[in-house]
Amino acid sequence: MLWRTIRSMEVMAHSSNFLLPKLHQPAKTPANNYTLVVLNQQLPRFMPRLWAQAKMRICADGGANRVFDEMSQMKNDLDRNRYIPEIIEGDMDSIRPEVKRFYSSQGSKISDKSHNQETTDLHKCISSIRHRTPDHEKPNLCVLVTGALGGRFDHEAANINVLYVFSDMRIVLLSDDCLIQLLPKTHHHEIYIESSVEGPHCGIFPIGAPSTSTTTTGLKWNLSDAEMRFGSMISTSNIVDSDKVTVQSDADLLWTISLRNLT
Ligand SMILES: Nc1ncnc2c1ncn2[C@@H]1O[C@H](COP(=O)(O)OP(=O)(O)OP(=O)(O)O)[C@@H](O)[C@H]1O
Ligand SMILES: Cc1ncc(C[n+]2csc(CCO)c2C)c(N)n1
Repeated sequence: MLWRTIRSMEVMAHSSNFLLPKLHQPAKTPANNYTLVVLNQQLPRFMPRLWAQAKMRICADGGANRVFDEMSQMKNDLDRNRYIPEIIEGDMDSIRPEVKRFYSSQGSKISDKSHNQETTDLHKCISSIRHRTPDHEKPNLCVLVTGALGGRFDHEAANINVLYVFSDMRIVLLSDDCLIQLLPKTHHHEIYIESSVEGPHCGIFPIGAPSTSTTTTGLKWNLSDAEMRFGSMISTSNIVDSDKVTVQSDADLLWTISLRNLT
């Protein structure tokens, strides 16, 4: 169950069960309904698991080099043919020519947007996913983005901005250490904690517009009708204290939680 209505505000449920081994995943949840976007940073430890269970895989420009160079080594399987992204999207200024040739020959669709220098490769990927997804599938589609955090700060800021630009989509930015997602103010939120793969450290705060009222349950330091903004109080180094965290706010918030040492 992903959606429910409480006092005229819909409840949006969240879970990181896509990080669980397949055996432990419940059927018919976002765990097995996600598109994977691979950015141009070292692949995370848990990449083989995400790759295997994704409905579709898109490499953002130089992300294709990472799959080419790192994926078969991670799997101890030198056969690159097993890891073919369905799409490679972007301005194509980072993908190496031999990588482009290889994936093209293996059937990947190469979507060359080199004429567009106004948006990032991640933005182009999300835009393309949105166009490809039929309306009735949109509410439950989840997009997992690897390599989104750590590295160059302008890239990180652009990646976080994509959460706001596409605030009606479920997008999760991932690194080896943590995940970030947007909790839109249009909903109440229930976050189901998968304690075998995530936590206990977490943070919740607005970027951009401040919040005059945020209320949470399930945290060690809960907020009660609290004001949060940069330059004043934001909730960082918090700890999850329950299997379920609830959040209500008058502003869009970022939710971030640490990831355990997964493989
Ligand atoms: N160091 C990094 N930190 C965070 N995200 C990154 C980093 N490097 C790349 N990315 C992400 O991967 C995507 C593809 O990377 P790529 O290197 O192909 O981009 P690019 O357009 O060549 O970037 P630029 O020209 O600014 O270096 C970027 O749009 C960005 O989202
Ligand atoms: C105000 C402004 N700042 C920076 C860029 C440059 N830029 C932003 S996204 C992108 C593509 C990267 O793959 C490039 C080159 C711009 N166009 N407009």
